[in-house]
Order: sequence, then structure tokens, then C-alpha cells
Amino acid sequence: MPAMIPFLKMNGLGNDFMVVDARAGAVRPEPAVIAKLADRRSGIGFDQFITIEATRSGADAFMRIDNADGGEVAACGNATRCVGALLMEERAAPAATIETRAGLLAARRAEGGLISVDMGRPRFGWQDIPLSEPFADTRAIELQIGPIDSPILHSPSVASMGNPHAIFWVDDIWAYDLERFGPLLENHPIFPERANISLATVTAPDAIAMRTWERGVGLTRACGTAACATLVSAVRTRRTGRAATVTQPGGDLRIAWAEDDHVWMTGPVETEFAGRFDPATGAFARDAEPARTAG
Ligand SMILES: N[C@@H](CCC[C@H](N)C(=O)O)C(=O)O
Repeated sequence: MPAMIPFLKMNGLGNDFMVVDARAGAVRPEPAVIAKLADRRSGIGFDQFITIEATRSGADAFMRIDNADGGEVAACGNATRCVGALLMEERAAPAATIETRAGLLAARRAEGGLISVDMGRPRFGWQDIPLSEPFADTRAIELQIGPIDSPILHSPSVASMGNPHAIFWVDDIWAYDLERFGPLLENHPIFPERANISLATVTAPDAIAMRTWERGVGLTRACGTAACATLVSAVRTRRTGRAATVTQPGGDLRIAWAEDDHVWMTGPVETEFAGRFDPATGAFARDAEPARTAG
């Protein structure tokens, strides 16, 4: 009989996660098993596999993030809210600190049952994104797809929120086949670690609409770090003020770039169901009981 490990299925604005508590003992499925579990037809179906691990850093826990393709990455805004909500609920505390590969992130409860996370400082240097060649100004880099004299998409802003983002400013975010252009841009040689690709438009000085092709995932209903990267890029290019509602297909996030350079993200979390899985094979079963936890 395989050792079946409990998991929660959670989401932040429809950006969904399989969340595993590995604080009592390591749980580290092979990338192929994560990809199998992420499959929306035959598996549980999710964008990221999230592992909560013990840490000695002083934070409440370490959060490991694997994309649906099984590749480990450093940052995930929506999952940080979910894990923050779980840790706060567990401790009946108003705040939690989460260690990630992108740094220590603080989560706290906000009005209306929402969760706020300090996503840290954005970075804009070409080596920070990273890009494969120097660019002095990353507010609009030389990158285009389509005919040279009439490009379809061009001159994205780039930023790192612990992970690489490129934001193409367009008039209509639905006028482009992101499923077709996303993979081309994600894997463009200018991005040596690949990149998350967003289309964004400013709808008011404090409102942005956007959608994202996530590295290692594909089209998502929402991406927290992309929303943060887009707001700071909008400020740098004088498109918006320092706080805005960012609307994605899954709903709204409130993003604010504080004067101390930290980016705050506020939004909902939801727990969908609980289950058990075998990390060696990817076999899984959904619990009959509804999950009783955060969100
Ligand atoms: N959904 C996330 C981002 C997850 C990681 C991303 N796909 C990457 O590869 O960097 C979010 O909410 O930020």
C-alpha cells in the first residue's frame, strides 16, 4: 500500500495550486510526477505544485514552488496569499512570514477576508530579469515578433518580482492570440531563464486590465507576480499612479508600490477540496469530506 500524502487544492483568482504540507517530512515528487498531477484531463489539474517546508530562517515556513511542467521557480504571488492564509489560520495569528527562493515575504489579513502580501522590491536591471544582453533602459526593450516593419507585439517593459516578466502594452488585451505568441516569447533567446509574458492595457490612472502566459504553465486565469510587475512597469512608464486595481480573467488584485519600494498585493484565496496522493506514482484520490480551512 503506497504512503498517501494529504494535499489541499487551493486557488487565488483561479490561479490554482496543489498544496502539500511537508513540514513533518520531505515530500519531493519527480518533475514528471508533478506534470502528471497537473494535467487537467487526467490529473488533479493545477498551475503550481506548492510544498510547505520547515525552515530555520525565522520565517513560519518555507514555500517551494514548482510550475505545472515540474520546473522549480522562485516566486508565486497568488500561492503566497494561499500559504499565508493557511499559516495564519493554523496559528490564529493576524500575520505570517514565508521564506521563498525570492526572499522573505510577509502576509497579513486585510479587509473583507482578503489577504495582503508584501512581495518585496521589484528589480529592473537587465542582469536581474535576466536578459541575455545588456539594456540600459528596461522600461521598453528592443524585442518584437511579426514582420520587421509592422510588428505584432513589440517593446515590452521587463521586470523581476523574483521571477522574470515581460509586459507588452496594447490597446486590447483580447486582440492577440496569446496561446500562439506566449510560447514563442516565453522561450525567446533574450530570456535565458525564459519569462512570464503579459499583455496589459491601462483603463484608468488606477486601473489595469491584463492577461498572462505563465512560464512553465501556459494561459492562466491570474498571476500575482505578473500583476505586481505590470503595476511597477506602468508607474515607470508614467501610465498609472503607484496603486491600481489589476483585473485579470480570474478577477481583481489591488497592487500598491509603496514609497519604501516594496510592492503590496491584496486579493482573495479559496480552498476547493482536500485529497491524498502518492508522490512516487502520482496516484490520487479526492476526500469525500469538504476541506475545512482558509478561504
Ligand atoms: N502564478 C504565479 C507565478 C508562478 C511562477 C511563474 N509561472 C514563473 O515561472 O515564474 C503568481 O501568482 O505569481
